[in-house]
Amino acid sequence: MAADLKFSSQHPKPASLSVQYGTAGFRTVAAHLDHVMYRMGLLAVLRSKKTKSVIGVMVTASHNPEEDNGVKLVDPMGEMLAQAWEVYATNLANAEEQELPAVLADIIRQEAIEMDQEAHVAIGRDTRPSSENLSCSVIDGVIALESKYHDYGLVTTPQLHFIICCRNTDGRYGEPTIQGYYRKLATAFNNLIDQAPGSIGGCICLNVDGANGIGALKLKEMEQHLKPVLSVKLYNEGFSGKLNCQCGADYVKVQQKPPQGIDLKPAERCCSFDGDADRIVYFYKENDGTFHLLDGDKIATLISTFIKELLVKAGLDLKMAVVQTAYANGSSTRYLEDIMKVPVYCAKTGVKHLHHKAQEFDIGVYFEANGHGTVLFSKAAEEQIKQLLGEETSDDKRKAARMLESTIDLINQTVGDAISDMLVIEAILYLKGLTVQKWDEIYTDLPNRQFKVTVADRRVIETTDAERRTVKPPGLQEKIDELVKKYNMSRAFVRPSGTEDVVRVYAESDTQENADALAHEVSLAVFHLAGGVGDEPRPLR
Ligand SMILES: CC(=O)N[C@H]1[C@@H](OP(=O)(O)O)O[C@H](CO)[C@@H](O)[C@@H]1O
Ligand SMILES: [Mg+2]
Repeated sequence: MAADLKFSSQHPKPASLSVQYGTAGFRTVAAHLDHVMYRMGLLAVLRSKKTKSVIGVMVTASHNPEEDNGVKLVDPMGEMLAQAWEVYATNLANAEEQELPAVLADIIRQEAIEMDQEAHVAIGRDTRPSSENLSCSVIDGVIALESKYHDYGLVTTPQLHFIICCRNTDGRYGEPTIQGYYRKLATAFNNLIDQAPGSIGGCICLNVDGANGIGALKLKEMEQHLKPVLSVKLYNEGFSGKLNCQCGADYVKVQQKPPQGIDLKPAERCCSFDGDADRIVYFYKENDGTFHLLDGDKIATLISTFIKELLVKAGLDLKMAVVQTAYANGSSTRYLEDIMKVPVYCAKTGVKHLHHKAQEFDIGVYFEANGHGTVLFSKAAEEQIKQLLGEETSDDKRKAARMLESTIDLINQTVGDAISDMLVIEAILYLKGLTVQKWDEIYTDLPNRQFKVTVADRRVIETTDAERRTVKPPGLQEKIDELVKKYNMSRAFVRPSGTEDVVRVYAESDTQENADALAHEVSLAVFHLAGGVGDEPRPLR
């Protein structure tokens, strides 16, 4: 097939460059990605023919530095690309140019793709300077296989996921446009706010750190659709600052400090988006300047508490669960299980793992500690809620069902979405009359620390039990167990990163000093037992 692939020679692969479709697609310096983009255009066409659906291609490197870029494919219901296809993506990206037709033919044969089937590809991009050209390369790939495409231009990652889902469900999920996204979410938000008790009034003031990226742009567009009760002050809008530089959700979470460019006053509520607006974290500072972070775990707790209360009020017996990763703070897990009596599951790091687990429940709330997450409602759950609205029932039950209905509409169920999550959180705080401090007090985080250790080959570490224990190299888990025993209320684990060439170390304990010391001791164990390179890890203090 296609012995002379159109445009292929215009998108040459740099010699000896090898890339891998990782946790979040391909991600590396933008200058190395042109051929990958073209080839992902080709792959999106094949995936579209195979699934007989519109497939998305998003050009972004999320929270990475501005110089990087990346690409991820979006499957028919707005989910991440099926894992079985990741290997095709990697093979295509790494093929030498003359091998390309054969690699394509191989995928077509293995997947029994009917090449006369029509294909549609939807393309979106973030605000990086390199994104426009790279998205043109994706388009070249789509055209090379004579397929249709729609370029949605500048969009947040979750907006593209939303559009894909709308297009493949004939508009049942919403109108497949950016305006359709604004209208659906804004209507739901405004309806929820209208349910507030009469005693609640006033204005919601929120400072938003846009990470100098696409989220700032899109939130501004959306504002006119929202009730004026929400007053947003945007910082790091991208006019002068660099994308993700000293700002954004990842910076705030990892550094545990406020972003630059925001004038943080005590007790004021703030949130940070990441570079493609699929993650969000909240924060504030006390009068004495102490910084408080409300991460994905706090968000999951707030949202699941709210939904659970509504289910009780509506008299609905639906099975709700929360899905976290090993990075979830131990206090959050304890609070959810012991106080809220909500079952909690631990999935491997990476949204696709959490998403799949969450699909097993009537209502599955999933969040990574770093602020990426959403809520999934099963068809049965949505139907039961709708049915209740059609029945003769008490006013209280009807009101709860109506609020659940609006909550479902406000949540972007396809993927974590900073704008949607922000509106859900703001509506809940408003309806419950909660300040950010009160929300923060629901439970107290255990002090924790994350370190990175560089080793010669991070694949020597193999894990089990949702990455909470290592099975290789020999002796490492025994050493970690021994170290953990030395500290009160402590926990530690290590795993090879899926996006960086490092081993990540996580530790939590009763005090910050102990968390830091434990993380350091575990880092040393990794360094000595898993082939550390460079200098030995040094203690923080
Ligand atoms: C500890 C941590 O935050 N890990 C992140 C990071 O994965 P690693 O495999 O840990 O590099 O990037 C992933 C993609 O963005 C995200 O899903 C995940 O939560
Ligand atoms: Mg992101």
